[in-house]
Amino acid sequence: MSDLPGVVITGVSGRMGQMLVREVLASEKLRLVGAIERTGHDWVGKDLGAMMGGADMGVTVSDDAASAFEGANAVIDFTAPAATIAFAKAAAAAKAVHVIGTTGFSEDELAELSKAAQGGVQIRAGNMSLGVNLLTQLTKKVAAALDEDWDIEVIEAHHNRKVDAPSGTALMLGEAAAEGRGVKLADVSDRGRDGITGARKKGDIGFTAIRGGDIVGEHDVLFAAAGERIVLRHLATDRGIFARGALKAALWGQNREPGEYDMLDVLGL
Ligand SMILES: NC(=O)c1ccc[n+]([C@@H]2O[C@H](COP(=O)([O-])OP(=O)(O)OC[C@H]3O[C@@H](n4cnc5c(N)ncnc54)[C@H](O)[C@@H]3O)[C@@H](O)[C@H]2O)c1
Ligand SMILES: O=C(O)C1=N[C@H](C(=O)O)CCC1
Repeated sequence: MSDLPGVVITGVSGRMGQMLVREVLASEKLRLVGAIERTGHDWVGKDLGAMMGGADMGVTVSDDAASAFEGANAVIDFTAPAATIAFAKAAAAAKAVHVIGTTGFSEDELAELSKAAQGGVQIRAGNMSLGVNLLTQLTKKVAAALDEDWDIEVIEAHHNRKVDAPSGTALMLGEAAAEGRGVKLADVSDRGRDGITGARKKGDIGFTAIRGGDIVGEHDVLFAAAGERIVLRHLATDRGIFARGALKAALWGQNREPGEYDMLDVLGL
């Protein structure tokens, strides 16, 4: 039992944090060795089990990431961009695989993550589910087969607590469509239409974000031409799919060379 790779989960009180705790406890391949929350959070200093409404687990929630990561084999991190950058440096220093589910990074923040990955194994994906990662490959293929007479739109829907848009998944799908077309997403991305926008520019890839209720995550890639449409769709109904993908990544990353990896590497897609 104690030979199993030890995992620290950051943001343990969050929607994904609690789901990850449950999945690690149910896993026969990983064990939970630490739990991190932000300084000042109610859960810090308390037993994780009690905070999750059950019996004590013997894992105290901490706000000291550097100490918690020491001796751990992996850190699974679904928090917020600034927190993830700090965790990336601490995980690399501790030689722990850093699995990053956090979304909403700026270009500068992504550059900071790349720097940290020079010293450690980092696996990052805006969506850790098998279905979405497979959908990126299908999107790339369809985009490569169709010309610019087919307008590409990525439409996503999430719960009303989500803070970033477009979603990390929408950006993955947009990147895949752009790659299939042989263009750079930054050159063709069309976000946040409002007012007199003018007609749609041929070749653009558009993004629309819906926020409401408790939607776990829904993504359509729409290919629209004169007289016909193709829609590629992924519907998530259970956050367990993201958590189980993250656990798979934590195991896959053991004994890899330092560097940046994604779920296509983990899943062999
Ligand atoms: N890649 C994927 O498959 C995937 C799936 C779901 C969510 N996400 C992303 O994961 C992130 C979290 O989503 P969520 O719905 O769980 O959000 P959430 O708000 O429920 O949870 C985030 C948690 O992180 C904690 N946190 C913030 N800053 C911290 C810090 N400095 N130190 C420690 N903890 C800190 C918060 O206190 C909170 O508990 C978002 O970026 C979301 O888009 C990714
Ligand atoms: O709930 C969220 O937040 C999600 N974030 C990821 C994204 O931004 O695509 C994955 C789906 C759920």
